[in-house]
Amino acid sequence: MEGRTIWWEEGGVGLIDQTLLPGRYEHVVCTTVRRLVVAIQRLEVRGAPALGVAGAYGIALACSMALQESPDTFHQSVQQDAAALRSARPTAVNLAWGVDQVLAAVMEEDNPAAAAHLALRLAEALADEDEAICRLIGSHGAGIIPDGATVLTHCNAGALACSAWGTALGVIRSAVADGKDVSVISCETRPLLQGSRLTAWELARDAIPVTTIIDSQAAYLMQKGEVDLIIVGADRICRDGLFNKIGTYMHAVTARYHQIPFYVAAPKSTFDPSRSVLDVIVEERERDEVAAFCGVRTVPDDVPVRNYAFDATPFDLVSGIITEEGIITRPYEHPWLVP
Ligand SMILES: CSC[C@@H](O)[C@@H](O)C(=O)COP(=O)(O)O
Repeated sequence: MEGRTIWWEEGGVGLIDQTLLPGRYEHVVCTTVRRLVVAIQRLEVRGAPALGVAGAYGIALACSMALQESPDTFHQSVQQDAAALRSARPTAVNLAWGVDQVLAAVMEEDNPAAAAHLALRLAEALADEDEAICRLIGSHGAGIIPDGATVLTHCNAGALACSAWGTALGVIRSAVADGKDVSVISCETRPLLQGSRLTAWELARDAIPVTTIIDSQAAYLMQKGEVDLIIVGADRICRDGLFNKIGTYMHAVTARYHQIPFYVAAPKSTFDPSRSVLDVIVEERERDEVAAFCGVRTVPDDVPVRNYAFDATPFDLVSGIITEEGIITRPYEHPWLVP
């Protein structure tokens, strides 16, 4: 996929509106922090590393807005915006990480104009670094994919979930760039369909063979021997397991039963060893994402709905975590996993 998922442009933070894909490819420019928070909550921009970049650019935007106000309230105003950005989505740790990377430097610079300049420079560097990290993840992971393999993935851990290239899809892209023949099964990823709308769109644009299935078909394809390997991304890697899009745990359990390798691809910024999976706030989203389909009611009004956006997979089910520094494997005692 050409270009970046999220960028800075005169007047605000530019992004591809991912809610419109694959039907429409449109850019949005968020000129206020409030609008950027809405974009994050609506999943116009989404995916853990892209949220990290959004958090960083969000602080640059907060600084540029605060500069128009009084210099006396600059730092206070940026801190308030930082709190709003940080809490826009609670589970992907990269969002708060991206905010904090830039905020810390802004708070140490007394001069508002210099702080705003610094914030933008740091956010741009973080976006560049994210792409470089994804390419490293890709080159470390490409070796695990055998030539001719069929790889199953869930949700979208591609270029659209990062600055560019992707984590799980970055590994697949790197294997293809190495000359391997790889085909992908993209689980549709109910209820917001990141797999069928985004992963399939990205891979088709790159001419990487991709087939979409409903999530509940994955186990049957594994039973039939049609899946060689699973690679997914992550939203937060705790000291005892990891969060990724709801449905990931189901694939990991099924993969273990069928003895299929199950890998996770993620950068260091997704690691949060300070927490156990039990301590993480798991985002619960609106009822209507599940209870309506294309405007048609699919659940009786008096029946409650649970709509967790993520689930936790214990390390016991994970064959390895592919990072920018190599692949972490059992017994998962790597320094990045120690509190
Ligand atoms: C490289 S992105 C990894 C994860 O962020 C991805 O798999 C995922 O779960 C995204 O969820 P989303 O709700 O679309 O932000």
